[in-house]
Amino acid sequence: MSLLQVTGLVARHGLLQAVSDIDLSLAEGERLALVGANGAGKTTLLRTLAGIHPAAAGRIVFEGRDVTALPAHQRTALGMALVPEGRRLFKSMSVADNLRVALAAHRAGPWNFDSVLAAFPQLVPKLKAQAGSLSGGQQQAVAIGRALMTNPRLLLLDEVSLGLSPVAVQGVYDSLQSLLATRTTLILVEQDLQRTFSIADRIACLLEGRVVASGRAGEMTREEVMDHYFGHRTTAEAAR
Ligand SMILES: Nc1ncnc2c1ncn2[C@@H]1O[C@H](COP(=O)(O)OP(=O)(O)OP(=O)(O)O)[C@@H](O)[C@H]1O
Repeated sequence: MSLLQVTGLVARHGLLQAVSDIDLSLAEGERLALVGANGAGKTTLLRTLAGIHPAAAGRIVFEGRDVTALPAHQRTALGMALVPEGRRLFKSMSVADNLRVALAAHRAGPWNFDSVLAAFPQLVPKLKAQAGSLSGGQQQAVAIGRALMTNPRLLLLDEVSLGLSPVAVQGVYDSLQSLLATRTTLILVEQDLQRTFSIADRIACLLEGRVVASGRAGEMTREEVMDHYFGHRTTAEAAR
């Protein structure tokens, strides 16, 4: 059975259909990357999966249970966690309190305050600091740590490198290694294609809210993905 099964998912911003008729299936332990230009609908799709944005049509089934109508906090309690674009920390609260907030949705599993700090040791000397005073890379580590504290079975990572220096991005991905080693099921949005290919098992290319191509990472070339990224190939061409 798939861990996540998405059928005919539609999400709108007012009159704009940002996510159109998306079908996705994800097995336990798989890592899917969503690739597409700005505005392709990646963030809206992740937010809809997490229950932060409403689905206008379609179904989201997680571990065999239809979660389409469930609010975000109930999806988190079931094991779906989003690391949102822009991190969305409680900036005036301490780092420790930002992490502890996630305990409200805590599920049994390997991640707790100590194991998160072991994965992100750069946060240890910052535990009492206000989250807003941290560097971008450190804030990203808090955002990922907060999601891990819920012991997710499905982690949705939205552009964790956005706005960070190359050194900070490397730091975040170094810290993510312990997560990647656990084979946590992932849906990842990442602009850096090299990184995407090195992490993902499967890639889905989004264009104007639709999946226009998808395949195993080892069977798609960067050129193919770039063509879909810019809409140079149609789905019919890709199938030939
Ligand atoms: N809050 C909003 N209100 C109105 N339109 C929105 C809103 N958020 C996104 N959109 C529109 O929905 C479409 C999809 O945007 P979305 O942010 O999901 O794409 P994206 O692929 O994640 O892009 P980016 O890489 O820029 O984050 C775009 O046309 C965008 O302008």
